[in-house]
This record gives sequence, structure tokens and C-alpha cells, in this order.
Amino acid sequence: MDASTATVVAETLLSIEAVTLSPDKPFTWSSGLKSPIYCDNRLLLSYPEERKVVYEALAESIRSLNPDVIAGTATAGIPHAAWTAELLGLPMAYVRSSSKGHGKQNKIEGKIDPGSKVVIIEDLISTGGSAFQAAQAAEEAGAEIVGIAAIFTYELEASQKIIAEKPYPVTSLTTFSKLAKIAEKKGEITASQLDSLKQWQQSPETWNPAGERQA
Ligand SMILES: O=P(O)(O)OC[C@H]1O[C@H](OP(=O)(O)OP(=O)(O)O)[C@H](O)[C@@H]1O
Ligand SMILES: O=C(O)c1cc(=O)[nH]c(=O)[nH]1
Repeated sequence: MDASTATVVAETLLSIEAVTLSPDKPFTWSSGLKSPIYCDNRLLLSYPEERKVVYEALAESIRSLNPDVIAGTATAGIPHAAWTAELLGLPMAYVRSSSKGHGKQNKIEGKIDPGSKVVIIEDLISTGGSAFQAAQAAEEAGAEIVGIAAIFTYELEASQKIIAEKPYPVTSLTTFSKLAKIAEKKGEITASQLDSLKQWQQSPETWNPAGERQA
């Protein structure tokens, strides 16, 4: 992503207070990892001007991939995919984390035809598990994944390894390092908080929250 988009999107997320720090009472992520930071991009839904900035950037970031369908990850990726698809005038679908237990038992809702070129839209990439399982489900339905696009990535080693193996581009509008640097510059976090966040980000699996003993 170009530097100005990464800056604008990071500033946008900070401006709507999408980012919360809680080093003493860590968040538990969907992967089970403990984290001193949580980025809630779902809050974009409530801010029409800010979401326009982000969805226009998402649309521009994938336009050249010439997708046939924009597919969101359930649940947080769904509205982002919907608005991006709207801007590009393209069909939209979404991928559940597991198949429905009733009705048509679908994992994919909306149409993804075999042979269609699909971009997966993800809210954010932590380990990448959610985005890649959605991509796999679309591939199993016969789609060709031409890219995954997220609003934000933590740039964790685990996700970077999987991304490097993929034949398609996996991009994020902004990153943990960009956002943390801007937050420090704006005085929203201290230099020592920035250092702690960087330490956590290097090794979230072994991170030991202040005052909390590991079993
Ligand atoms: O990269 P990963 O390790 O997979 O983590 C990121 C995923 O986790 C969050 O979803 P969550 O499970 O909280 O569900 P939601 O989308 O229904 O809010 C987030 O919205 C991403 O989809
Ligand atoms: O990995 C997650 O579950 C996760 C992290 C985060 O910062 N925000 C979020 O919505 N989910």
C-alpha cells in the first residue's frame, strides 16, 4: 500500500477510536492469542465520512485485480465487502466461518460461480486464519482467488509466513507499525507503551502481560 493511504487510514481508525489499549487486562483474540491491543474496525459502520475514505481506498486497492465478485468474511468483513462492491459496481457474497446447521447449510452466501475471480475482503488480519479459510472455501466452490484485501494487519510472523506462500496478493490498507507510530506522534501512546507494543508484536505467543505470571 502506498505510504499516504496507510497514513490516512491509520489516522482515520485512530480518529474514530477504533483502537483500544489494555495491557493490564489483555484482550483474547479469535485465535486465542492474548493481546494488549484491539482494533475494532466494525466502528467504521457508524461514521459515514470516515468509512467513505476507507472503502474508496479498499476499492482502489483491488480495482486492477479485475474481480468478478467481492466476498466478505463473516461477520466483520461483510459490511466492508458490501460497500466496496457497491463502489466497484460488482456482485458481492460472503463466507461463513462454518456452514449453517439448518436451511440450505451454506458456507457461502450469495453467488460465487466456478471459474469466477474473487477478492476476499477481510476486516483485519491477525493470524490470517479467518481470511485464508474464507479463500479456501471459495476455492473449493471453484473460484479463482485473485487477492485478499484487509483494512488493517498486525504483521504477525504467523500471517506473514502464510502470505508469502500464496500465489495471489494479500494486502492491507494500513499496518500495526504505521498505526502505532502515528499514535505515539500524536501523543495517544507514550514511547514506553510503543516499546511494549513492539515487544508484544514480535512474539505474541510468548508475551507475558505485566504482573501476570505464565503457568
Ligand atoms: O486473522 P485472524 O487470526 O483470523 O483474526 C482476525 C479475524 O478475527 C476477527 O473476527 P472475529 O472472530 O472476532 O469475528 P467477527 O468477524 O464475527 O467479529 C476479525 O474480524 C477477523 O475476521
Ligand atoms: O484477532 C482478533 O480476533 C481481533 C483482533 C483485533 O484487534 N480486532 C478484532 O476485531 N479481532
